Amino acid sequence: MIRMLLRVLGDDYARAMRRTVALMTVTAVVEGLSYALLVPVLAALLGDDPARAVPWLAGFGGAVAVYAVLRYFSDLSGMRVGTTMLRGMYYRLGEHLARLPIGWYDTGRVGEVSIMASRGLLQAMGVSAHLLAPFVSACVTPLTIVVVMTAFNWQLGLAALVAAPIVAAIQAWTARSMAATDHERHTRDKEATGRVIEFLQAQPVLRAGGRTGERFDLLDDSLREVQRASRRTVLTVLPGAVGLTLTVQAIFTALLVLGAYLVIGGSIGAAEILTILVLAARCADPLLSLSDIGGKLRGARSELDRLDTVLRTEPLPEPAEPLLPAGHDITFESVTFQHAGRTVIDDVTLSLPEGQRLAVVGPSGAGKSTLLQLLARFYDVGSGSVRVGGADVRSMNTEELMRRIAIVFQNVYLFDGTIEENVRLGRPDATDAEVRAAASAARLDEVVERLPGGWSANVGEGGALLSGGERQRVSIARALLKDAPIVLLDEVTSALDPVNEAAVHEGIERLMAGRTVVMVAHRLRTVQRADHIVFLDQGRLVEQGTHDELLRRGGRYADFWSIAMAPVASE
Ligand SMILES: Nc1ncnc2c1ncn2[C@@H]1O[C@H](COP(=O)(O)OP(=O)(O)OP(=O)(O)O)[C@@H](O)[C@H]1O
Repeated sequence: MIRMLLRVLGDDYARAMRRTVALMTVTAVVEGLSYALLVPVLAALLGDDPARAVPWLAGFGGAVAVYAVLRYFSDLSGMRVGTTMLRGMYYRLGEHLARLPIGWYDTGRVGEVSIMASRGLLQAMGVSAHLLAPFVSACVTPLTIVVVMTAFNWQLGLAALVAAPIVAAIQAWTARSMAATDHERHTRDKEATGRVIEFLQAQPVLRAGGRTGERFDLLDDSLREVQRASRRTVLTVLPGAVGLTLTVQAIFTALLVLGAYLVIGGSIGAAEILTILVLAARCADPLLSLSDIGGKLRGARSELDRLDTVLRTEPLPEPAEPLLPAGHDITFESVTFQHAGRTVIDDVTLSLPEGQRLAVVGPSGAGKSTLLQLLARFYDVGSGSVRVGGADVRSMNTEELMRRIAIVFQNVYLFDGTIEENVRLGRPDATDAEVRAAASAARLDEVVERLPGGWSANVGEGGALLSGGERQRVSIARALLKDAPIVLLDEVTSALDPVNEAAVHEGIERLMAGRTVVMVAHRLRTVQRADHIVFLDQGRLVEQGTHDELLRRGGRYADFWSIAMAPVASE
């Protein structure tokens, strides 16, 4: 458990953690020894000369005082290490999540990461703050007492020692049976969290469907499953907890019987046996608390396991000796890529000279967005290569690649801050004047004028206080500010009203000027003016050329064009 904790934490915290465990162990030994001093105290009190108990009593008082001081510092150290580790882990997890390939963020991850970042981390890091000290004490204090007990009477000491393997076996057995149910409980938890998020996000759809008062069946089912899984976990732990109580009581009874036998046999005095039994009773409490602490530790361990799995997930490999691209021309060479075992890009070869515009068209699901994502290295290709300026994107430093690419997606995510802060994400070190210039080039100033707080108005979570077109303008301003030589546009002007479309179009034109552009587009005007057009169908590149060439060919693109023109003609 400690080893796993240290691995998850990394080397930075290992020393502090080891020091804390050492301090806790010393504290537990002193606690055991202070109890052991009760033996001579009681022996003297029950013997012929009770006054002989005074120095032992003083020793006992001193030991308790030392224990109290040590306990204070070990608890403090546990708390400190716990809170420092929690902060460190948030950073470590955040940095790692930011480096994981976009492909890792499939369905179910939202729920998993939400649980991990909130409850999981708290539970895992709470080990050192709240669980480690009681756990070390519950194991080390009884062992110290038993060693002292053995020094007084080896038969009774050995009898007490029998408890150790039995208690350990019960703990191990409970841990094993709990691991399976805990995995199921976690899966259900993750699903339920995902459903809660889905329920919140789906409010407009649910209301549009007239389901205002009704319950959301999928969420209800999910919560019922969580309840069932939790009940199963409790039932699994119960035999272990009862078993532990029975074992501790049985051992205590056995000691009592053995003690009585030894007294009757005359090999030990009644006063001694009484004091030893008092000590044995002192062992019982920490041992019994093991079942409770053990349960919590197992829960924390499961969280650590999950954290460890995420932290061990490899980001896309970075090259040992990164290459720099010579220019910004783009080449796809026999690129094949699969999503969940299904080929979505199939042997695509194309090239785009620097400064030109490529339009990718094709039916829904043809793989257009995936092509853009492979260029930005959101995923690595299955086979073939994607090159920028002659350098394979896999042989480039990811930061270097991303510095050269600005992306505008159809769905724009804005952070809950001001418009200015959201635009600045494009280039955090830009001056205020540069941010304002990018914003007005994207015709964002019109939006800002309308907002009550102007530039300092908050856009709400996800940009909820702006319309789709207004959000799009922020995203274009970000890309303009970034001023990258390659621009990727993914269906940017779909689903915009005419006013917003005109504004966005103007921004896009500014963004594309003088840059290498790859765009997924449905709008005819944009496609028509591209230098090169590729038509994708089921991941295969079925046609390519200029607009005029493809129309003359009378193939798939010509069909697409005539269908796209139809509504315009009928207006
Ligand atoms: N994360 C994913 N996991 C599994 N399959 C995926 C994933 N993302 C996309 N796909 C599948 O890959 C195929 C290509 O998707 P892509 O989004 O590239 O198509 P597209 O041509 O851009 O479609 P559209 O025009 O509808 O946006 C689709 O069949 C889609 O279902």
